[in-house]
Amino acid sequence: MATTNLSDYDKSALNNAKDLKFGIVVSEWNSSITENLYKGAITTLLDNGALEENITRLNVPGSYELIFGSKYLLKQGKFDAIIAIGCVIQGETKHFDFVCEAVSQGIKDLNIQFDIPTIFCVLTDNTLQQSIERSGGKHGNKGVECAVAAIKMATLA
Ligand SMILES: Nc1c(NC[C@H](O)[C@H](O)[C@H](O)CO)[nH]c(=O)[nH]c1=O
Ligand SMILES: CC(=O)[C@@H](O)COP(=O)(O)O
Repeated sequence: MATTNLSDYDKSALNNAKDLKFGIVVSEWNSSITENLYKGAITTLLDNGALEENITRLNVPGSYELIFGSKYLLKQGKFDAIIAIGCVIQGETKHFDFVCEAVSQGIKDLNIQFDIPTIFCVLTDNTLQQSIERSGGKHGNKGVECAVAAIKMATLA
């Protein structure tokens, strides 16, 4: 079943994020999409009590570099959750498959290697239109979904 609405969540079920620190790694590839994902994420974090001074942004060239960028922040040991934001869109070749596989496996590995959660906020779409629809369009904003996941994972106990 296709994505319904990525922006829907129950705010009453979330802990307040006022004491939490977040790192957000943002890919510069498809920046028109990743900037909208970032806006969705930071708006949701702030709406749930996070303080602007407790949110650190790090830009990386592409989604493949989200792994290294997330590890760079994780090793600082000062964040409660990391959100890795990217948008990979199918081109003419198999490169899409390799980038998507590498990023999903790499971020999975970070969640094993570190005790701080890294949230997979990466669109892996067939077309730009699909990405538009999932970054503030008819299917909502994956950045919202992932900010909610970050708050939940940062307050698991
Ligand atoms: N085609 C897309 C890329 N490709 C670039 C890679 O992510 C990487 O930066 C490069 O291979 C150098 O290591 N990245 C995206 O985020 N989205 C794409 O659609
Ligand atoms: C995901 C990619 O790397 C892809 O967009 C690059 O396009 P192409 O496969 O046409 O080289």
